[in-house]
Amino acid sequence: SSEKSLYEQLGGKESIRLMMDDFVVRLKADPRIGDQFAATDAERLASQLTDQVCEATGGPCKYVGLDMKSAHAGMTITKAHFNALVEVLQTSMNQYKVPFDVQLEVLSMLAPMHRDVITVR
Ligand code: HEM
Repeated sequence: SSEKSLYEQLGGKESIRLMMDDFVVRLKADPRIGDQFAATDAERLASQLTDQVCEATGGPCKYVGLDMKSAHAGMTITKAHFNALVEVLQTSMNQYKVPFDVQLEVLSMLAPMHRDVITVR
């Protein structure tokens, strides 16, 4: 395994931000979940996601947004929606040439959040 933090393997904050910008554009355009992001301020969500990923991967950031349960409460989010979002994230990570092993580490970090994000079971 690498000595580098996951944050460093993602290329640092600027790289994460570029990827999150791409991710939010793709989320809005996705036929499965795009409607749920229709009213979302893309710039703000990308910024929140960047801080969240940066902090969670060991970077020098502090995510100050809502916890995942509060952020998604009141939305209709199914397992299929969650899986669709993960697929879109994989597309963005491929676009930015994130190595597959690093992608798997990011995904395994996000996977447990399904408990707080999925509202319809
Ligand atoms: C691991 C999966 C997910 C993570 C890490 C995540 C993360 C986040 C974060 C950080 C925010 C911003 C909270 C804030 O502004 O304080 C947010 C908001 C939101 N999320 Fe998620 N999310 C996930 C899954 C989903 C899914 C599956 C959907 C629906 C398909 C979804 C829909 C939304 C929407 C609509 C917002 C509100 C954006 C706005 O302010 O307009 N999220 N999410």
